[in-house]
Amino acid sequence: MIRPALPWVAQADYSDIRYETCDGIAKITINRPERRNAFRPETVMQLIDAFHLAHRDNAVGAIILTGEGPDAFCAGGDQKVRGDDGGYHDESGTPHLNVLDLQMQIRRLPKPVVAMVAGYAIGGGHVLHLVCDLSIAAENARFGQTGPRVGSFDAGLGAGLMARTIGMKRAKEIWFLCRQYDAAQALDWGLVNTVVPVEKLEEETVAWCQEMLRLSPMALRMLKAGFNADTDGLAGIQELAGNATGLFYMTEEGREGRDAWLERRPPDFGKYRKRP
Ligand SMILES: CC(C)(COP(=O)(O)OP(=O)(O)OC[C@H]1O[C@@H](n2cnc3c(N)ncnc32)[C@H](O)[C@@H]1OP(=O)(O)O)[C@@H](O)C(=O)NCCC(=O)NCCSC(=O)CCC(=O)c1ccccc1C(=O)O
Repeated sequence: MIRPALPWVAQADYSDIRYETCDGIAKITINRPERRNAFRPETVMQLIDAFHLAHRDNAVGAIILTGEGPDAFCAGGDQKVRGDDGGYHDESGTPHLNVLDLQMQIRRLPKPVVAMVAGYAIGGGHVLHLVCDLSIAAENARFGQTGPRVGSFDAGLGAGLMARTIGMKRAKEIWFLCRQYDAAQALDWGLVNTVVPVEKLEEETVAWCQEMLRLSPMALRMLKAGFNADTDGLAGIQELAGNATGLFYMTEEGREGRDAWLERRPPDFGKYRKRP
């Protein structure tokens, strides 16, 4: 049993997930335990919506992504709704491949996202924990990719970010052999940050979030953008640069340009130091 560590308050009504908050932390739970929390298109759409809520909520400083129950974090794309026409079918029959948008949303979100992993993190579910900033695993966690076995692959972040995280040889082993790895192995390889007994999983994850909540949100935001910038290319630099622009807007020098324009006078940037 995973013991709740906070009196979470539900903030929205979804069919496939739960979105709850408490004391500056948002918890997003994939709630399809009967399918080992595999995601269908509706699940991904709801996750994107909930992450958007957490992004916009000024009171939220850290986000937990998890799966319902002790058996699975997420078993990847729901193979029972995978069609023959290039995607996973939503209830109207439209095929989707939209977990990639969610992966990028988690990386661009300027707040730390922590994967809280009990049980299986497999396939696209394994990539989801990988794209989170930190991963806290229960002792029963099991990790792996199955793509080449089930006729799928994630050659984007699933391959490249994994190689950057644990090294090329290990990443290729995971993808080319489709084995499963236990929590101790994942910790040894640097796939997760720590491993705790399953009943302490939420307590430990919340403690890590609370520790981050005591730190400068701007510093964490800039660091996250910096960590992701090279992997995400120009889009990553855009995220980092956008944060720098936001900081510049907060300076007197930045405001001088705006004020001069509003006051219809030439800007006086001469009074600002040309710093070494
Ligand atoms: C996870 C298992 C190892 C768990 O095994 P076990 O504990 O023995 O439980 P089971 O009895 O197998 O499962 C219980 C129950 O859950 C159902 N279930 C489990 N996983 C799935 C799933 N992925 N889809 C649908 N249903 C699932 C299972 O059928 C059982 O229900 P029953 O009613 O009894 O049938 C094991 O379950 C397992 O190996 N699962 C499959 C893991 C897997 O292969 N996942 C898919 C990998 S491919 C992927 O994730 C695609 C990623 C992706 O989406 C993507 C990739 C690249 C580009 C774009 C995209 C995109 O946007 O979609």
